[in-house]
Amino acid sequence: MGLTIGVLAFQGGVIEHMTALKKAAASLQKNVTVIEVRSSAELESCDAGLVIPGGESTHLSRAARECGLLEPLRDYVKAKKRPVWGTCAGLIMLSEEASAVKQDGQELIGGLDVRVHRNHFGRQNESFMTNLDLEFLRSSNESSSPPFPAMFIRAPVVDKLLLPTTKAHDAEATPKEDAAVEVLAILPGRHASNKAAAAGELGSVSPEGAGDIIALRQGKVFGTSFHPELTDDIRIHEWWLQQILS
Ligand SMILES: NC(=O)CC[C@H](N)C(=O)O
Repeated sequence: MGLTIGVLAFQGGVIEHMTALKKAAASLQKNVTVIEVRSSAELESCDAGLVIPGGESTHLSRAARECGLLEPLRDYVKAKKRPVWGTCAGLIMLSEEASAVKQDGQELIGGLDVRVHRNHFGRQNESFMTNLDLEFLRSSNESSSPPFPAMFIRAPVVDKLLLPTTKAHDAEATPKEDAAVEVLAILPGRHASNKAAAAGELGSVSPEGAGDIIALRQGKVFGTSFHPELTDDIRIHEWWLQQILS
């Protein structure tokens, strides 16, 4: 019997994530079934992991609440500690705190001990694509990896860590248990609205000029600010499958 991976299917890049996951599984010769998740029974069947796509986090939150899925999602991430990957709005949902939220606030799933800043780069028409050299995609003998085309659409960044951090690939700092946040990628040179850092707030990690955190992991919870499912490059999907299936 193969394993099952779900994609939360209220809105956003659901089909795109499912297609990329299937391609990645085929290229790794892994036997996985990829399903859409809209109910707690479907969520329960996802023994290997769940993807929460981008879209609009306020809508995702409301839809999850209305379908009675918010508590099961929290249980899946925090109590059962199953692997989860959130992209963009999905990253917002997986954060413990969010800033620049709507007046009435929004309910989050949590799991990542960070605060995200919503719509960090501005509006839809300020969306952009940039090439990233993602260290976590490199194999041990590579000093750089082929550029990854990263699409940022009303994207959030992590502007505050609520717990101490470790640096990815730093053996000394590798967390002994699932508690530490690992920063996996920083977008260089964009820092203007990082008020937490400018104010020298405890736990903030992007001092002026150091860039913004756009990919991170804490235990089995992985988040990216950008949208790997919207490009043809499936390396991050492959990497995630390798993490969760090994
Ligand atoms: N592309 C996206 O997922 C955008 C996220 C959106 N800014 C939100 O708050 O949910």
